Amino acid sequence: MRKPLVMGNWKLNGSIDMAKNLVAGLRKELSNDTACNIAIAPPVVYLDSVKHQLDGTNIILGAQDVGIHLSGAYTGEVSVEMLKDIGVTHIIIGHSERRTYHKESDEFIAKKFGVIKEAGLVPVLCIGETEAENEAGQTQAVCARQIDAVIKALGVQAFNGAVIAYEPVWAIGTGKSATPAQAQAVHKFIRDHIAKQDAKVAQQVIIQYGGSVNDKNAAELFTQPDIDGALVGGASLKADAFAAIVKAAELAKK
Ligand SMILES: O=C(CO)COP(=O)(O)O
Repeated sequence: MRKPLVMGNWKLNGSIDMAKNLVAGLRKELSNDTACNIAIAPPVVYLDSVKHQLDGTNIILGAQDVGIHLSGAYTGEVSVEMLKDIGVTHIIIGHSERRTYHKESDEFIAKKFGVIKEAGLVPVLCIGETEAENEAGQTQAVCARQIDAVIKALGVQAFNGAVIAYEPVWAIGTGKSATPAQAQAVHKFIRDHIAKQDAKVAQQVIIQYGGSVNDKNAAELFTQPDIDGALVGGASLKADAFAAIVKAAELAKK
């Protein structure tokens, strides 16, 4: 049985006060004994203080991105060892916002995957097609290409203990979530694609859905057999909505 992971990606939102209030809200809403894994990924400058605010909870600390270098003359970069140093365990990479605005390639993202694995942490690899690719019937080809870049660089075993987040770009921040059936079909495709190389790796890999997940549509998404939780943007900024999504994941997977 895979334990679902519900992860909040705060993106470029927040302040010291907002982080304090949000974490306090989560502490109130969530028990410490949840049947699913819970993570939050605040902006990098707040990670250290949020880590302390999470003391005594089972909420995992995540980061939204990482550099590929470990140290040296790379102004502005943050290394995986630094994130590990302050208690981060899960790191989102390949988010469509980074692929688009920062022109990150599949190969570059595979390098990030490699440094995260090397450090013993958990990569959360975002994949997914744009609206135009979806309309052109390229969803499977795009997802396969984004996964194959990692397999080519690191081998399929790299997905042991890793997380994939299927986030169709057209569903991100649009309020237009994929339907449970649409998402399930792609999740199954992703799992089968990995299974072609290694069935065991495919069985254990966590595949989250992301894209306009909220407290209303989460429960139905989570009833799908290959949807192992969610990567949540907007709704992760409200403690009650995020907690409701966590509870939906627990109920669905019991
Ligand atoms: O990009 C996302 C999470 O990484 C999804 O964002 P929304 O939940 O705001 O659509």
